[in-house]
Amino acid sequence: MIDKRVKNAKEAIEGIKDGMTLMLGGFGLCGIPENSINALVESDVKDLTCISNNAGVDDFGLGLLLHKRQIKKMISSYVGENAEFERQMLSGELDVELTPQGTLAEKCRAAQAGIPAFYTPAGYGTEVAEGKEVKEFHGKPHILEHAFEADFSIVKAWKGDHAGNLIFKGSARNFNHPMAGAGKITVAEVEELVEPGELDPNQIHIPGIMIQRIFQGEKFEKRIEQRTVRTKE
Ligand SMILES: CC(=O)CC(=O)O
Repeated sequence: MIDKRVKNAKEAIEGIKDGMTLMLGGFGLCGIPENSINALVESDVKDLTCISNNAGVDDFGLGLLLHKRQIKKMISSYVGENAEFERQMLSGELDVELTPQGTLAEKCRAAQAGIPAFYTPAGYGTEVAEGKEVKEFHGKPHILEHAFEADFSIVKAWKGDHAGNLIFKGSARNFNHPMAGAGKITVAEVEELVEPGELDPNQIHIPGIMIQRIFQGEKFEKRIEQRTVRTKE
């Protein structure tokens, strides 16, 4: 049996270098690979392009990498709960590619499935469509979107085994599912790492073949999203 275990988050992110493109699972703060993100913060790697539904909040998740200016570009569908993100974007320090949420998910899933591109009506007639090929299907214009190309995918699961088989829990399945296997190397951080054979095969969401490295996270914070409600003064 192949053993994909690595000791910890530091070992799991080995090989991530300046300028690389990373996919990071999670939806808002739900199911983010927080131990791996903390290891990236400690590694000082910089000029990253991060593909993630969200950009964390100021003191948690990708917000920590933004704070240390380690991210050059964010490709996301949901941002705006992070004051430092807003500041960097408005000052031009951070490049941001806002992507419709379904398109973001499908660009991950296409990469996972080895599909190079697909057509979608989402974004037609907006700046999302600028420079993209348009084709009509059933009388409706669609734009051509390309699968993501990422160096690493980093996902978080509830349980995993030494072979990399994963089970997600509840809504923490979110973007973690389509990102698993979508990057050249996929790292899985899990809440509980078990022996092969312990997981019920009928419950496995991602087969081990999609995963190259797996480890049990040391600490998972229970957080409720910190929404910033802005009022006009
Ligand atoms: C985290 C999110 O992405 C939330 C939303 O889409 O409303």
